[in-house]
Amino acid sequence: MDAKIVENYEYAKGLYSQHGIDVDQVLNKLADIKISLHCWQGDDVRGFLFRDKALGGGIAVTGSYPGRAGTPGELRQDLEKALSLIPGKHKVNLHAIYADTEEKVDLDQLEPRHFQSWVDWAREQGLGLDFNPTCFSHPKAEDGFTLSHPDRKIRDFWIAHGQASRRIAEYFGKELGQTCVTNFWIPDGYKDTPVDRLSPRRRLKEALDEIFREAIDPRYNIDAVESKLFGIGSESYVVGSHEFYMGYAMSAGKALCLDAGHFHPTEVISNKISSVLMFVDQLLLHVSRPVRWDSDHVVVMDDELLEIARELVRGELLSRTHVGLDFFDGSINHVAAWVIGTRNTIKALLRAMLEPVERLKAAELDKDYTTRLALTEEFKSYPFGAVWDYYCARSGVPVREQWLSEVQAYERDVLLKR
Ligand SMILES: C[C@H](O)[C@H](O)[C@@H](O)C(=O)CO
Ligand SMILES: [Mn+2]
Repeated sequence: MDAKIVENYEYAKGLYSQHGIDVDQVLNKLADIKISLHCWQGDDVRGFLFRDKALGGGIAVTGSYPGRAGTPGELRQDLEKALSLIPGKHKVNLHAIYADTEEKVDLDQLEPRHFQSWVDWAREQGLGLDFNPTCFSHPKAEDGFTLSHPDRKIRDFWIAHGQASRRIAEYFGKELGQTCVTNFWIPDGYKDTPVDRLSPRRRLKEALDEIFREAIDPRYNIDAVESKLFGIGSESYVVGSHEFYMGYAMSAGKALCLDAGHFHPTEVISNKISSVLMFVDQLLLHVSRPVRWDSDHVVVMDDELLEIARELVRGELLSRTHVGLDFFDGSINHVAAWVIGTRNTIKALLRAMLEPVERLKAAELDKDYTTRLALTEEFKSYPFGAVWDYYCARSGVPVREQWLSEVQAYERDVLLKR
């Protein structure tokens, strides 16, 4: 390792240790945290099952940066590249439309074998897999309703898809020896103010109950439910609102998914984590970045990211929280987007772990808000960057922006030749 990196690390370690922070221990803890990288950043949420179908569900990708993955093999190659530039061992999050099969199979007929290549690859790479049923970009979702659809036949199709998804997830968990988190995001909603808000919610609850009827060992799969305030075309009403899923997760024993972009513009998920985890056992985060709306920009080191990380660290809530990413930016290199967003998320956790939490809590309890503010502010310029550089070097991944030239070479040699 570069001597300067070690020297800087030792200097930083000395400063942190004056506040009782054991930096070596922090890095060991950090190495245990798995981030779930969402496969859909790699191809602008297109998937492989219905390639001619436009992106639906009220979400949108803008930008036409060249080189996006067009086959499962390309997507895996790109993920490998990204993962080689990110410290730690992580998970990959698949949507059902990313099945790797030559068969013409619809969503309600999907089986674990349609994902065998993903499982083999994940095992080879030492990765875990997470999963999502895909309730959008499909002819049976075109009128904006799936699991809450008034037509029983359409509902049954989506229920069968949900059930199939859980069996696939169970297979992932069994085969890979890591629990799969299956996240249910249902885009159903109305563009304009509905007359009847209640009936779709009743139908959605009943449909979810049917999907979850089959008991699955939580060692293999746990289910999460994700709310949303609005989408494109569902501006006035989303069936699966925050209150709906908070209630559902609590009463049905499911994990709750908080997506950073799914609330009012001034509402932040960092302030929800401690409340939610009082009443649900497990949390799934979709770390994202809303810019004026649920725009799914690449995660940057902003105040909210840091505050999310602090909540998890200060409350010792990481063991009950699954950290997933959810952004899709088609205007920049797709591999770079993963690298930037994931490195930032890990770096934010590191920064949060390098704070004198006990001292700050004690100051707060003593009503010594001056010390609380002074220390919080001073720690913003403590040399966490030196610790991060050392962690990257020790993990065998590029230090600082050195990863960028690797992505640029990959773009030239691989992505632009597609
Ligand atoms: C593709 C994902 O399932 C999707 O982004 C969902 O999680 C969401 O956040 C929709 O806005
Ligand atoms: Mn999400």
